[in-house]
Amino acid sequence: MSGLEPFGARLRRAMDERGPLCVGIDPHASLLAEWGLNDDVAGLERFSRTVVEALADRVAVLKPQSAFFERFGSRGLAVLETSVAEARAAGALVVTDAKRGDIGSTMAAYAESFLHKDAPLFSDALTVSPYLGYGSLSPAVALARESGAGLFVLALTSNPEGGEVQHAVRSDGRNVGATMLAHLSAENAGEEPLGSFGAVVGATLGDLSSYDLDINGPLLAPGIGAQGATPADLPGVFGTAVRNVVPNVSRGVLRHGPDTVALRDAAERFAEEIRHAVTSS
Ligand SMILES: O=C(O)c1cc(=O)[nH]c(=O)n1[C@@H]1O[C@H](COP(=O)(O)O)[C@@H](O)[C@H]1O
Repeated sequence: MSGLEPFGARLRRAMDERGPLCVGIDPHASLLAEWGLNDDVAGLERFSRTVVEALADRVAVLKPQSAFFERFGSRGLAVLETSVAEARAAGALVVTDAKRGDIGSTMAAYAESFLHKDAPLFSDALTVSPYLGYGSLSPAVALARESGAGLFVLALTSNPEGGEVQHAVRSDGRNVGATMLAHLSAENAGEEPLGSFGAVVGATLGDLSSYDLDINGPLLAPGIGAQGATPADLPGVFGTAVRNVVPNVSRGVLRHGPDTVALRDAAERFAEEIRHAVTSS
């Protein structure tokens, strides 16, 4: 299978050209209502299309959250499929946020669903959970390498409950989250300009200087906006690794819809604040 240029290289270029902001496509029922849309497939489709039309030609990354599409069954998945394809066609990289993770043989099927270049839901990258053991993700790593896609592996998540798993200390004295970062560092070794295997690290987590965030791969940082973190927090959380951070904002941008100009302005305000925070750090 001849693949695309590796995700890490494509992402680095997109971040350089467009800035690093990732906007989530999270069609919450409450947002559909705020936008004057029905909580049905037509509302979902209108919402998703509006975000793609407003932002896919200007932000580096769009991240549709699969749960909000799966909620509507097969017709919701069809909307996800169209949204992924249209966003990619308009120039955004698409990270499908499905947080998949299973035993290796089943993980191979999840990988086929999102990371095979001919799959209807092919995405530039996929969020995955390593909590069945990092090695269970091997089929996804292998297929991503083949097709030029990437992964974002949950390492230190933005939610307060994550610590009970991710901060647990192993027999070697290292905690679980740090272990995931070390696996990713090994995955990305020697890759230039950036590896394709990223970590999810919440922007809400405060000082992370006790972790080695220098994984030579992207750090997807959700938590800005609705969860309380701000762009100004990024340098304090990520230190020198801030140059590899892809900050995600979902509701913080989406609540400005359905007006296209208002959505663009909101994304631009976050992008500007991020630029300022990163360059002055
Ligand atoms: O993988 C993710 O994207 C993710 C990981 C994490 O630790 N925390 C987190 O909030 N997310 C996702 O990022 C988005 C955050 O949305 P807002 O809080 O509305 O900006 C949601 O789609 C979450 O599922």
